[in-house]
Amino acid sequence: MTHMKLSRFFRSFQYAAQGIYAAIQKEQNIRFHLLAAVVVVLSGWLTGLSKTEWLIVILLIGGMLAFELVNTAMERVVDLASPELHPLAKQAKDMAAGAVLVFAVASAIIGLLIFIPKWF
Ligand SMILES: Nc1ncnc2c1ncn2[C@@H]1O[C@H](COP(=O)(O)OP(=O)(O)OP(=O)(O)O)[C@@H](O)[C@H]1O
Repeated sequence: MTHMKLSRFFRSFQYAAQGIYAAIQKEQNIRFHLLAAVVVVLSGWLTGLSKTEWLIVILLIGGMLAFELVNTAMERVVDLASPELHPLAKQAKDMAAGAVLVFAVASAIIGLLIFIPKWF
């Protein structure tokens, strides 16, 4: 990789980090998901998970945080494109929120399926 390409790669990385930082600062939902992630990782550590179970848990935590970031980005774009109330703006925001909810429910079910047999 040439010097130019490498610095562009690191700049993109920096922009992504800025996006994550802004989301954490401004969105309570993201902070809640981060807290939930810490609780799940600590529980997994105390409970003792297999390698495969950790892979699933990490995938679900990463997917959840990524989904929440995409949802936040969608909200920003909708607010920018449609500051006034519009039925399509509502649909876009509500569908993105629905996507987060679907993944959260699936993650919670999978999490319970992994943890509950180990606790009882
Ligand atoms: N521009 C818009 N046009 C129509 N409906 C909207 C618009 N913006 C938000 N809504 C709807 O209003 C409800 C609340 O939206 P949301 O949770 O995004 O809060 P908000 O009004 O944008 O405030 P905040 O920025 O504090 O989250 C949702 O059903 C959402 O779809």
